[in-house]
Amino acid sequence: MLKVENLTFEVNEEGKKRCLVNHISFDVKDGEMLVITGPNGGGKSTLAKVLAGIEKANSGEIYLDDENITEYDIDHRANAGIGYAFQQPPRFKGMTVTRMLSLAAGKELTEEESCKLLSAVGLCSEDYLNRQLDGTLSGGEMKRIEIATVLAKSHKVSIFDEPEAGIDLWSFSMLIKRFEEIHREKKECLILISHQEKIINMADKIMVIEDGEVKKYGTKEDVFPTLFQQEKCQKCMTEGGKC
Ligand SMILES: Nc1ncnc2c1ncn2[C@@H]1O[C@H](COP(=O)(O)OP(=O)(O)OP(=O)(O)O)[C@@H](O)[C@H]1O
Repeated sequence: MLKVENLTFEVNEEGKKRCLVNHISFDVKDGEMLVITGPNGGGKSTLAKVLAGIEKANSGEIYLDDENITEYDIDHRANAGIGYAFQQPPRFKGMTVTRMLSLAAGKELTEEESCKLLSAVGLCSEDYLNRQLDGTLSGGEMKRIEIATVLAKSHKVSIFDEPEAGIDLWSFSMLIKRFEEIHREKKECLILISHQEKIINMADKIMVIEDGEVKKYGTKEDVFPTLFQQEKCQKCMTEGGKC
């Protein structure tokens, strides 16, 4: 189980403090899927980076099972069981796809194992095994390889930042199937950051983040129906008009 208490992350903008993650608390129980959504620039990716150890929280605590991992760096958190797929995956010139998958898996993968991982994200493995993770790969290809690296190993918590971004419909449906399988197995916690209704609808719990704060957080049954309701303006509420 992942438990987050009062997590805060601030940046300094021209001498002024700006709180990108503002006292956020939540938990994800074993086998649960939490989907984080909300408007662009709300702080979702920043929260994910703080959870993965890429950014360091100013205050708050993060517990993985009973272990306090707040002070752990990115490697230590990965070893503790946190997997993270970037919204915009970094490129590594000179590193082949096969090598990266083996590094992510923490063991030398056979060709068959690598092929299986690439197929799960809709890539024809033969064409990709020896490709370099450089600028010759398209954004969608990079994104799917990045997702495959997180799927290469079982984690206590896997965080995927907008897994749908830039990938084609066919690959998207393969990916949804893989997330459904992981969710059904109930072995790991999944945190998906997404704007996609299909992904949001898979959640056990939904959290909406806006301006660095949690605006809504609860079960899918409670939160999902509220997501697509237009907020009424004050005049409509008091005078019964329509915007
Ligand atoms: N290191 C940083 N320094 C200053 N501002 C930052 C930094 N990282 C992110 N921001 C700003 O913080 C806000 C939140 O960014 P973030 O990427 O977390 O949003 P998001 O909710 O993931 O958005 P999107 O849905 O567009 O991916 C944005 O206004 C962004 O410009």
